[in-house]
Amino acid sequence: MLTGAHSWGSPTREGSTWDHLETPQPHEPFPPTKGRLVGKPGCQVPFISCTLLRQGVPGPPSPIGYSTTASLPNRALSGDVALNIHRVFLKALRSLGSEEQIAKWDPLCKNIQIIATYAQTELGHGTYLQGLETEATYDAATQEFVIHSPTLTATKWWPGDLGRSATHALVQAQLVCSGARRGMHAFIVPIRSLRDHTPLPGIIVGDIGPKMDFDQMDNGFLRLNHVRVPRENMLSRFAQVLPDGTYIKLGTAQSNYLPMVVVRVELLLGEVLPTLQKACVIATRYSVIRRQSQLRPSDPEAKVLDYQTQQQKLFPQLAISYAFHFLAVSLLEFFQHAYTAILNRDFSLLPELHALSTGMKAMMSEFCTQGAEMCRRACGGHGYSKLSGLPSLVTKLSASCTYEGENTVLYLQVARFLVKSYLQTQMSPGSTPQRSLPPSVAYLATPDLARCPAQRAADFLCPELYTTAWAHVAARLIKDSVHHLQTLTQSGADQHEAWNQTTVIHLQAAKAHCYYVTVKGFTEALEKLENESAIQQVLKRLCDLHAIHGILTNSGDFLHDAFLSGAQVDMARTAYLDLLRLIRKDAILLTDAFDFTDECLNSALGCYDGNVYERLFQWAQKSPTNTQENPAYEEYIRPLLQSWRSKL
Ligand SMILES: CCCCCCCCCCCCC/C=C/C(=O)SCCNC(=O)CCNC(=O)[C@H](O)C(C)(C)COP(=O)(O)OP(=O)(O)OC[C@H]1O[C@@H](n2cnc3c(N)ncnc32)[C@H](O)[C@@H]1OP(=O)(O)O
Ligand SMILES: Cc1cc2nc3c(=O)[nH]c(=O)nc-3n(C[C@H](O)[C@H](O)[C@H](O)COP(=O)(O)OP(=O)(O)OC[C@H]3O[C@@H](n4cnc5c(N)ncnc54)[C@H](O)[C@@H]3O)c2cc1C
Repeated sequence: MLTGAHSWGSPTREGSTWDHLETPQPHEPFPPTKGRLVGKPGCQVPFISCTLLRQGVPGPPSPIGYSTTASLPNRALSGDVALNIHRVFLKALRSLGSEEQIAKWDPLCKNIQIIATYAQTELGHGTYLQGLETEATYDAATQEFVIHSPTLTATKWWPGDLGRSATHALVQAQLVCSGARRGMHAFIVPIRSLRDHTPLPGIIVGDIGPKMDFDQMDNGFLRLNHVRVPRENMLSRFAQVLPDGTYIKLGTAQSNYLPMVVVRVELLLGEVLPTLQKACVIATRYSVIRRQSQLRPSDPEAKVLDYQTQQQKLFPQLAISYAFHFLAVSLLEFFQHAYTAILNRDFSLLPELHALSTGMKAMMSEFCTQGAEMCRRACGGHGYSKLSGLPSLVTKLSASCTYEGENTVLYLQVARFLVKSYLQTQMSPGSTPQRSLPPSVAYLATPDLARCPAQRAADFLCPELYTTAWAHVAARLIKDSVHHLQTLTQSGADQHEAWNQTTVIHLQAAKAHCYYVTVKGFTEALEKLENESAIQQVLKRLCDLHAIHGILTNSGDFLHDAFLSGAQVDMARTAYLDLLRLIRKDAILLTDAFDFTDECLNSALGCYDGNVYERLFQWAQKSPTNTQENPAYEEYIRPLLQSWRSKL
């Protein structure tokens, strides 16, 4: 059992032990924020900053716009989207703008002299960027671009802050110059007056209406009717239009997609992962407070976290949130290196960065959404109350499966990269050195085990064994997807139809590859920890659980070619169930380690002092329904009761 002082935001306690929740403390009621169940300014997006990780794991480099607990963020990084204005715009400006353009527009944003949004998606197209219809036609006579929405479906639709707030938009449009269409390029377009905030001439703008969540964000629509902007307003790091209309290409066909890569990486760290971590904290804390039924008839009611099935619900979510944390750290390091090169027009690392960022965005948003929903369900009825803070986390996370690239589409981008990498190993079988493959797919060139060597349950607690198992399954599924694709093309199907007819198989391979990447990332992070230290032992249990949970959940893929036998799957399950028991002892410490303040969690179930029932009851009193006269009584209830009484 581990103990450790917690650098806990509020209240700070020294020397508290992991069981601080087992004996609830007296507390002051914590009134809910007005109508919001997400963190207010100052809600830190934490790295795991408790003693658990102060030893050994290198602190992550601070990425663009991401702040660790070491420095108070100048805005809420999780949840309060109102303070996230410009974020996507600034990533795009810094990725696509020339130094001069960045020097001009960046300070205007930072000083809130303008409010800028990123307007790419249209009513008719979000995924298929080549299908975007907004046009930017260069007029050499005036050295201006004419930005126009030619059709209804060309209407920009969804950009955040566009509905009522933004004064400028970075409009992604199909560039037309020197008589040729040049693909998607970025243009800064003023859309509202800086004097009185009214829409400028040629601009029709408004809010797209109610959404599943993010009610506080004004996602908007924008139609442009031949709006003119100066030549200098086309972001020109990777392409230029000269005064006479000559087009100078400085990047690749996908250079202007770079902002999406940047935001996907930053989003994983800043928004998606902490949201699952919060759900884990709330559900785990509640599960040691909530007592329900008995383990033995003579016992007092048991803490629900002592039920194996409750551990089975929560601990895989906890384990994957740690796996994603360590993966995000390593992805970030790779991102910083690749991004610097790309800004200097060295695109050699972009394909792997694109594959990693799309795969991790898709997997993390998918698993975090599923995980937060599992945490909500694990809290029974109170988990369905908005006062738990959980429903809001779930509905916000579910949006992340769509924005910044719809997950299926992104997984298929990974699949495309895997097919190309596999074919590279087949061009000269046996002689493709590992080093010539991108590191994330090096396993495609390593000798493959035909059978798992595990002889007993404990063998599944070996990182090398389960990492190899995952590499085997991913490689097999990738090979299988290529085989099916080639069988169709060789039978006469055209390549696009063959691709479409095998996308389900490609999707499965891409997901297995992504899971392998998370397992490998976690084991590599463990190797950096002081060996056999208490912290390493605790985190290794989570790593083991993450890897084995994936094996058991996808056991068919491991049994398919007899890589695992049925008996070995039983061994894996034995190891897994024992891990649940062992992790139970450290569960509170592992969730405290995320270091969220009560304010950030904003949950009656997840507060540090564990006084759940008092908070639920007190917070409920503050519900508007209880603080206003009942409008229904006079108009409906009283007449109804009177009519019934008159009949008695
Ligand atoms: C969790 C919540 C908590 C609280 C939250 C609080 C705040 C959050 C608020 C919300 C903020 C959200 C903001 C959202 C913003 C947006 O959504 S912006 C819009 C995002 N839109 C997209 O992502 C569009 C997705 N579509 C695409 O990227 C492309 O259309 C495509 C699917 C990739 C296809 O592109 P296409 O040009 O048709 O290319 P292909 O033929 O598929 O591939 C050609 C080659 O190009 C390579 N490639 C593709 N994309 C990229 C890229 N981005 N970077 C580099 N390379 C790329 C591709 O791999 C191919 O390469 P080869 O195989 O070598 O040919
Ligand atoms: C909360 C929120 C905030 C947003 N903020 C912004 C913003 O600030 N700026 C902005 O520009 N956009 C924004 N968006 C828009 C978002 O980027 C798009 O909705 C997203 O890219 C998905 O595109 P789509 O809506 O066209 O979905 P579609 O692509 O139409 O998806 C519909 C279905 O079609 C499938 N599909 C599509 N193409 C393929 C394919 N090639 N192969 C297989 N299946 C396919 C998808 O998998 C999906 O199941 C936001 C969206 C949301 C929900």
